Amino acid sequence: MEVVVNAATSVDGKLSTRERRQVRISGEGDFDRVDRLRAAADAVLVGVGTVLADDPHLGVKSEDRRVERLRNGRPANPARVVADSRARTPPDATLLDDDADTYLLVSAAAPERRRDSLREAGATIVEAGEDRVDLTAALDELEADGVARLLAEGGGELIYSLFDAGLVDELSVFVGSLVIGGREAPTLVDGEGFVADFPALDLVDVDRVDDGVVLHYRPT
Ligand SMILES: NC(=O)c1ccc[n+]([C@@H]2O[C@H](COP(=O)([O-])OP(=O)(O)OC[C@H]3O[C@@H](n4cnc5c(N)ncnc54)[C@H](OP(=O)(O)O)[C@@H]3O)[C@@H](O)[C@H]2O)c1
Ligand SMILES: Nc1nc(=O)c(N)c(NC[C@H](O)[C@H](O)[C@H](O)COP(=O)(O)O)[nH]1
Repeated sequence: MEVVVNAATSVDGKLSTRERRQVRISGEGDFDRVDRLRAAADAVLVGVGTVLADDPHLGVKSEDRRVERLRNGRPANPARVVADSRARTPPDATLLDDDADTYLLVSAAAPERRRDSLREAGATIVEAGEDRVDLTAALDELEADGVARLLAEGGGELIYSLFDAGLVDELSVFVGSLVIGGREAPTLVDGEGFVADFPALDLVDVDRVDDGVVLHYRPT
């Protein structure tokens, strides 16, 4: 499986505010680039923190791109995937609508009754890990289900775990020309953080988009 991570940060590396309120960092050009990434993916992954903060849809916005996917025998929209150890995703979350399949990656700690209500809401439950989702095992199950290209759109806790598990094949970051600040504000890579053996990246390309730049990396 090819795992592509994409996110947008402020100049100071923040994903959103200290209140975790969604900030529109990308402009039209960059959101269109993200839409292309979604259209090229079999599934789009976020952490439950992003679902609770943003209630995202994660579908392909461009009708032309959806038609193109259908013409190629693919579903109009990529599947949505949430890393959600305890099944905290609300059953009325937008990404549980009928526009695409939705997988919930849970751990053994996820209560049965929550799993049931999310299954009723249309989710496919994938269990991997005891207390927290084991991303390597969960992604293996998704791959067995036909997911060859996965786009991960954050947030910082999830992106840290993807790097920590050595699962990242590509990283693209839109850096917008604004400052968010705040020691509590989420950043591109949060989690425990690395104190040594820092994941090294090759800067393969830089593009000016909207009022910012897109940095394209591949792990060395
Ligand atoms: N600017 C952007 O591009 C962008 C993109 C995405 C999000 N955001 C912003 O970022 C914020 C959300 O980021 P976040 O870091 O708080 O949340 P997140 O990374 O979206 O979700 C983190 C949660 O995922 C669950 N999870 C399950 N398995 C995991 C694993 N193996 N590793 C890590 N997490 C796992 C954990 O909750 P459980 O243990 O309960 O499962 C964890 O608390 C929001 O403010 C959102 O607006 C911005
Ligand atoms: N590329 C990007 N630029 C931003 O300025 C921003 N705030 C996000 N945030 C990512 C987060 O995952 C959002 O929740 C989804 O971008 C919402 O996706 P929908 O439009 O609901 O499909 N992503």
